[in-house]
Amino acid sequence: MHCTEQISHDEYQKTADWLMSQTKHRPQVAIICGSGLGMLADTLKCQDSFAYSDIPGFPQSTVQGHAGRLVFGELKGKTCVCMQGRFHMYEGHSLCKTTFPVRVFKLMGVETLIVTNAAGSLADGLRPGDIMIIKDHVNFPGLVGLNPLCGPNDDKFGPRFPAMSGCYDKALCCLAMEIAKQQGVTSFVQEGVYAMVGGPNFESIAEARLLHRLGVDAVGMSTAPEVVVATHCGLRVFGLSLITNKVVKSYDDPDSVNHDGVLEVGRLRSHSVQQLVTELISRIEINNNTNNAV
Ligand SMILES: O=P(O)(O)O[C@H]1O[C@H](CO)[C@@H](O)[C@H]1O
Ligand code: HPA
Repeated sequence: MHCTEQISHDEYQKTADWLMSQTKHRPQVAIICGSGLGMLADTLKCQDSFAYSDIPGFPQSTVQGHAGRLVFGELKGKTCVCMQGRFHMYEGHSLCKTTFPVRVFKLMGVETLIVTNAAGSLADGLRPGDIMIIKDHVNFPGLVGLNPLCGPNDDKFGPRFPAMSGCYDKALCCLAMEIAKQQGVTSFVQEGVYAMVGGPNFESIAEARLLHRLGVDAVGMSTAPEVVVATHCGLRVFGLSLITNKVVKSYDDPDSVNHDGVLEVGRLRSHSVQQLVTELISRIEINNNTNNAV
């Protein structure tokens, strides 16, 4: 399923054209909200909002905590588009469907993508409620060929063999750390490596131990495909994980993770995540690249 579905350039363009006919906003920054982080859209002014079910070509959100709405608006002098709800491979979407909006955003003229997610921590120094700025990822599905770029390459978006060595923009990571310092929140903001697993089950203890030994700091079931597609088409990417739970690594630990707990931590930390992202957006430099025809 994952490698066979192909979406033509025209289909991405059709969705981009439809959205541009429905809103006057021309977004420079796109934000993908992770589980329980949909409130990131609340800060946008002069909103135009669309249910995914009304947008031609858009998949539907099926996961609790992902509202399924695309919100356009202004934030601190920047025009933004915010996905209140992302698509996951485990929902049954093909990988090109899970990443469909990213290419649509590129065609609309977006230059920077901010990805957020809820994740479980493997690193001992990362606690629930911490914010991890993603410095790199391990795309486990991608390593075994479950990659949204599989299939014929669309040269209009990017090259056949894109590099991923700089996929999380270093300057934006530094800027976020600087903002965390200025906001006095460095006690719960740090950098780390995110790993994507397929889900939908949470990790077994043996899997958690394996990920830990491999040097993974936090684990989730999303983000990497979006970042791969964004990097392929030349978007600048910033990512953050909200640590919502510790991944159980000991057979003696009676703790057990569940999705309601994940969403609850999102609610508790929403203000801090919002403040960090808002300030980052206000300080992002935009090239005003009007070439949105790719
Ligand atoms: O990655 P996001 O969408 O934030 O969601 C995370 O939270 C859900 C599990 O609670 C999974 O979907 C996992 O990937
Ligand atoms: O512990 C986790 N594992 C995988 N995905 C997750 N999303 C939130 N927490 C987790």
